[in-house]
Order: sequence, then structure tokens, then C-alpha cells
Amino acid sequence: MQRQIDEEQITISALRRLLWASFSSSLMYALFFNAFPTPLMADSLMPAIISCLFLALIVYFHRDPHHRTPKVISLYLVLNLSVFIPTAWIYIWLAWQSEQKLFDFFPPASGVMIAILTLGLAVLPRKYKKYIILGWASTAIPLLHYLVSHPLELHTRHSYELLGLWGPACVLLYMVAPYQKSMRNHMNRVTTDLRRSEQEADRDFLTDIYNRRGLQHWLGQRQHGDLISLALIDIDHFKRVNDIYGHDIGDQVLIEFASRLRTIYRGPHIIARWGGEEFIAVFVNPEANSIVHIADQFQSKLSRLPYQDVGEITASVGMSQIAHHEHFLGLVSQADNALYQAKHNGRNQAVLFSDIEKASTSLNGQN
Ligand SMILES: Nc1nc2c(ncn2[C@@H]2O[C@H](COP(=O)(O)OP(=O)(O)OP(=O)(O)O)[C@@H](O)[C@H]2O)c(=O)[nH]1
Repeated sequence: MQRQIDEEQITISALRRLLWASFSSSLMYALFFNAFPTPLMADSLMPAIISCLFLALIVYFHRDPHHRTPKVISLYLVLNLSVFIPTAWIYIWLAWQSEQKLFDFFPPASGVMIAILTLGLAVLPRKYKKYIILGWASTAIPLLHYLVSHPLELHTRHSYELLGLWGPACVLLYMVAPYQKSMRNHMNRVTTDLRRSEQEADRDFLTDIYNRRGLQHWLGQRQHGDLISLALIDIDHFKRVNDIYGHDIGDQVLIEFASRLRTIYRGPHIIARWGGEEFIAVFVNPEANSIVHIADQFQSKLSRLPYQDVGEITASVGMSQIAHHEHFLGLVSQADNALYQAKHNGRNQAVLFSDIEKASTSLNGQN
């Protein structure tokens, strides 16, 4: 998805440059040939008309680039193909018909035409490539054919220039231009890899749930008024699992434990590995009266079924109160106290921090 957005942005920016480049070069021609007119009216008229059309296209594109990109590309190609190709054909046809030499009246815009075709080849999406090649072939082939069919005209300095421009220069440009595309593809691949690495860095390597870094990122994305509550979940006597069954089986237990953790709560929340055999679940905007239920669910569901190769595994849960997400560390400390209490009480149970608080308040009251 992100990659698609990047692609779209690149195409929009490239098209914008292409339009401005086409407009400004036609305008320069228009200004030059109006300041220094040639005997042919078309030399000063055509660039002026074309630059107006390019300007209209720029304005149209500018109003809604995201929706108009494909349409503007098509219009741009139609404009180029319908102006440059017929113009070139008319001049070549006139040269075949008359005694005049082609280069005496062939439009002096060959350089611009080639530059526009090359730019189009370099910046427009791949599917438009065939139209660019068509544009080049429809002009270059009749022109080169004319030149080689008229040896007397061919062996002149002007003719060599036309030949070089539409022949070797084009071949050179068309061979080099696709590298720009492959560079772009390469950049896209690098960006995707970088994004994937970033995502991987947020995940715990063993269990594939979020790690602390991922949790931090997730917390950073919380809305301003979000309230949270959290549970610290710790496997009981996990050291024994490692000691009795070995570290590899211990790892398998952690993986299975984490995958069970993911399936317990349906509301908005995140599960992360807090460290070792301790996990954290953070719940977004939970109902105040559902806290007990959530804690019990986590505690009971994790040990309901036996674990492969190991059998019964139990967990202790410490549950914090609900507070604004900016008080995350305070809530962790609450959940940690509650978890300590759960372990202290004999494990395999869930303890709410609010219950510890109530107990200590009533003790203080008695004293
Ligand atoms: N296999 C495996 N073991 C781990 C991993 N991370 C931590 N451990 C082990 O988890 C055990 C944690 O032991 P303790 O902190 O004593 O806790 P416990 O045995 O679960 O006891 P209580 O928490 O008090 O119930 C240690 O033996 C660690 O080596 C891991 O990624 N893989």
C-alpha cells in the first residue's frame, strides 16, 4: 500500500516536471521565432499554440493531480503525437513533392521533440513506453528514409545533424533512459526492505509478537484521550521447564504461550514480550467493570490446555488500574506490584492492583 502511494507520488512529480519542461521549451521557441521570425509562419505560430495547450494541461493537472494523472498523461501523449507527428509528416511530404531541400524548412524543433520523447520515456510509467516509441518511430523513420533516399541532401552538414539527432542520439538516449527506471525500481526495493526491517525490529524474534520497542511505537500512536489498562503475565516456574526439558522445549512453550495470548482478548489491545517469560497486554479504553474479567480470562485460558511435551503450565497475572496512556510507566509499576502479590500468594492466579490498594487502605484504617 505504502509502496503504491510512493509510486503515485513519483509519477505525479515526474509528470509535473515533464509538463513544465514541455511548456517552457515551447514557450522559448515561440518567443525566439516571434522575435526573429523565419519566412515560415508556422515556425512562430506552432510553438505558441503548443505552449498554450501545455499551459492549459498544467492548470488542469494542478487542480486535482491525484485523480487526473492517467488522464493528463493520455492528453499529453495525444497532444504530442497529434501535433509533432503530422507536422513532421507534412514537412517531409512537402520535401518529397518540391525541389526544396528538407532541412531548409524542416521545423527547427527536432532537439525539443527528441528531448520530450526521451523525458517521457524516462519518467512516465512503463505502460506508456509504447506510445513514446511510436512517437519516435513515426517521425524518425520517414525522416531518415527521406535523407538516405536523397544522397545529395544527405551529405550536407544540416542533414548530418538531423541524421545524428534522430538516429544515433535517439538510440543512445533510449538505451540509457531505462536505467533511470531500474534505478527507481531499485530505490523502491530498498525502501520496502527498510520498512520491513523496521517492522521486524519491532517484533520479538522468538515469539513474533511485539517487543518493547514495538510497544513504544504503538503507545506513541495512541489518541490524545485514550485510556489504558495493562496486565503483566508471567509463566510460573519457567526455570523448571528449562531445567527439566531443555532450553529448546522452553522456547517452544514460549512460542505457544505467546500464540495463546493473542487469541484471548477481542477488543483493541496489544500483546508484547516484556522480557524472558514475562508478557504484557495493554488494553485500550476498557470498561472499568470488565477489568476483573479480563485478568481472569488471561490467567485461566493460558493454562486451560496442556502444552506440547511439557503438560500443564500455569501463569500469574498482575492487572493495573485504568489511566491515561501517558501514565504507562505508573501502570506498569501497579501491574508489577499485583503480579508480585500473585506470585507471593502461591502463583496460578490473577491479582488486581485495585484489590491490593483496597486491602492496604483497610489495614491502615484498622491501625
Ligand atoms: N527457553 C527460554 N528460557 C528463557 C528465555 N528467556 C528467559 N528464560 C528463562 O526463564 C527463566 C525465568 O526464571 P525465573 O525468573 O526464576 O522465574 P520462574 O522460574 O518462572 O519462577 P517464577 O516466575 O517465580 O514463577 C530463566 O531460567 C531464564 O533462563 C527464552 O527466551 N527461552
